[in-house]
Amino acid sequence: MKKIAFLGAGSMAEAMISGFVNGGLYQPAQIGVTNRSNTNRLLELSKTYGVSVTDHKKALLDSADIIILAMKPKDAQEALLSIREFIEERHLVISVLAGVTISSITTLLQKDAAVIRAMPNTSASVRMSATAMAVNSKATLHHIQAAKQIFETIGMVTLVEEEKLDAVTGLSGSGPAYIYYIVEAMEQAALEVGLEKEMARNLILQTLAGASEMLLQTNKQPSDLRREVTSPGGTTEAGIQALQNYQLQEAIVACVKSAVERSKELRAGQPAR
Ligand SMILES: NC(=O)C1=CN([C@@H]2O[C@H](COP(=O)(O)OP(=O)(O)OC[C@H]3O[C@@H](n4cnc5c(N)ncnc54)[C@H](O)[C@@H]3O)[C@@H](O)[C@H]2O)C=CC1
Ligand SMILES: O=C(O)[C@@H]1CCC=N1
Repeated sequence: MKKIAFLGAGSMAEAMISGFVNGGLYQPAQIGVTNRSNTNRLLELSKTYGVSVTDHKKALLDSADIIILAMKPKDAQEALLSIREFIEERHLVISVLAGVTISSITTLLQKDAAVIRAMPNTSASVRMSATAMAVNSKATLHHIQAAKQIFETIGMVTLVEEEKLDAVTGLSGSGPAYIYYIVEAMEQAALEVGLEKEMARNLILQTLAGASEMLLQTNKQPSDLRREVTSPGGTTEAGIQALQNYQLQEAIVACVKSAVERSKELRAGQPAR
């Protein structure tokens, strides 16, 4: 069984670790984690998931077959320079960094390494990530299958051309946050119309899960499903009208486009807007 080394121990690394360990395909002993300097965070991950943690990058990489880059894009340069002398022919490097291209990774590593650039999302934690990945010419069929297996453990995965990954990042990489934002708004609305918080939350979450299942199971278009809810002159029509007045669809298109642009900016190392 392959061993996986995480460089970076933040939200995305934890979501993947949680999905791997709880999915049962990887034993905690197969997973090693390091970060920049936060020892408490490493101990927390070790305690929660049983993974091995270290601040010794060479030892971590020596024992690993697959290296997952999971630091912020702005920290990629420092991180890659700190590991380049430990990268060997047998290593497969998987990056989940938004915006950072495969060629910039191999350039910084100064190695013709097998690199797979992936964009998962934090639903990896419950093994429901939507992941897209792109590969370089050094990645063999064996590497691609290994990466596919990794991401299938934590959800679904699709192979794309690398140039599509900024779009994927803006859509499904950041996507969970958009949905959470809508849930926050629905919770606020529930309070304002006099519903008790806990009960409202249960109603909202079941509504969300039910709508998602309807989309998956019926194969109908979202617009058709929406029409089925919308009785002429009824409550839904009144609600949707308010959303149209606030131009929600346009707002969501702008939201995704803005995230896609930011992904491109991250590549150029531009600071936060
Ligand atoms: N959070 C998300 O929903 C998603 C994040 N990503 C990508 O995952 C990456 C990590 O994001 P988060 O986990 O949210 O960030 P985070 O800020 O929670 O974690 C970053 C981690 O990288 C570590 N780090 C920094 N410099 C390092 C170095 N030189 N060597 C080793 N570790 C180092 C930090 O100590 C920290 O543990 C980003 O590149 C992001 O674009 C991708 C998909 C979704
Ligand atoms: O916000 C970000 O930059 C990362 C990439 C996709 C989701 N979170």
